[in-house]
Amino acid sequence: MRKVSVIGAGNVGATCANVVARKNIVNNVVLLDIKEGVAEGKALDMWQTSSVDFFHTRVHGVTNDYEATKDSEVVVITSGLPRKPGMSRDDLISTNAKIVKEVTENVVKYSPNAIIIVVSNPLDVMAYTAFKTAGLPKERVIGMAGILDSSRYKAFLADELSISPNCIQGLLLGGHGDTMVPLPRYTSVAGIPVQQLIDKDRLDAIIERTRKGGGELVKLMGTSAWYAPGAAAAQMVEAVIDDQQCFYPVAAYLDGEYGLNDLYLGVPIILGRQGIEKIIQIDLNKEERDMLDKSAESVKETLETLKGMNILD
Ligand SMILES: NC(=O)C1=CN([C@@H]2O[C@H](COP(=O)(O)OP(=O)(O)OC[C@H]3O[C@@H](n4cnc5c(N)ncnc54)[C@H](O)[C@@H]3O)[C@@H](O)[C@H]2O)C=CC1
Ligand SMILES: O=C([O-])CC(=O)C(=O)O
Repeated sequence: MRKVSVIGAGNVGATCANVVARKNIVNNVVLLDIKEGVAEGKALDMWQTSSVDFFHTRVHGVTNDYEATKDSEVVVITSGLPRKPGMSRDDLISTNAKIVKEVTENVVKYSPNAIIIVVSNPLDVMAYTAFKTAGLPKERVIGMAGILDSSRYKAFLADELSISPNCIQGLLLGGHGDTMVPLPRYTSVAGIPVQQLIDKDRLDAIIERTRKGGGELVKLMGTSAWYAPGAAAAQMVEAVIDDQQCFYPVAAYLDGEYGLNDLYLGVPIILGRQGIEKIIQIDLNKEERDMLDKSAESVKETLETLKGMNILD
């Protein structure tokens, strides 16, 4: 019986569970939350769409019962506060670090062989929190951000060119924050470099909008996004369950790659059954390298805040 669990049955967690169930790739999806009844209710509601949407993955909801998550192949952690207008992702650190630590301890207790996908913010530092807490190999604790950020990038490029986002290949590096590094040199439409199709000024504006893409939605909705984040996390689940061996941008623990150590940062990787099968190191010019270093500095600052909280052993 193949099982995926999603911890946190809020906007992102419920969306992720729903998308995973509809992909029909596992027997069971378990949705867990601390709020009594919420996960049970959402899971039941989802299961009641199975005959409409033609899937058979059984969706179960539980309140804080980690036994139900036992032997999950993949666990997605979405528990924690989302930001409100006026807040940065980093403002969530003190509340979410404690939640992610406690949740990770419970997850590994029941699913010591799982691949863990972290979604909670501030993403790069919450992935680090889960990694240090879980005690699993670095390949098995992965942060979700790059797929979401590049899907926003592609959506904006698609609007600019009046084409489908599906014709676009685009890559981003760096932390999941306003210093993220979209890479026009590694962006193309059916193989045509994007710089041949969009003027520099327009491309710069799209890159800036991508960097602030999460904040744009927080301003509109009063809380953060969930459809694209939930779908992006579900895509990572599918890549692991199906052993896809495909390229994705994710937040990975860096141990010398890109000349950086002991932090999570967005890089391209090959994703498969073992989690991160390989980190891909691409060539960067000076401007791109400077932007990556600036982004790494920003993540390191937040990491220092985390370390100062003394919640990691
Ligand atoms: N990495 C990314 O790209 C993205 C990250 N996020 C982050 O994901 C997180 C969740 O966002 P939303 O789903 O919108 O928030 P939400 O408030 O809708 O849901 C969070 C859920 O976590 C639950 N929770 C809190 N503590 C828990 C615990 N100890 N155990 C189990 N469940 C617990 C809450 O009861 C709530 O149902 C936030 O930190 C948000 O910033 C959101 C979008 C994108
Ligand atoms: O903006 C937020 O707080 C949530 C998030 O990470 C995103 O949507 O990119």
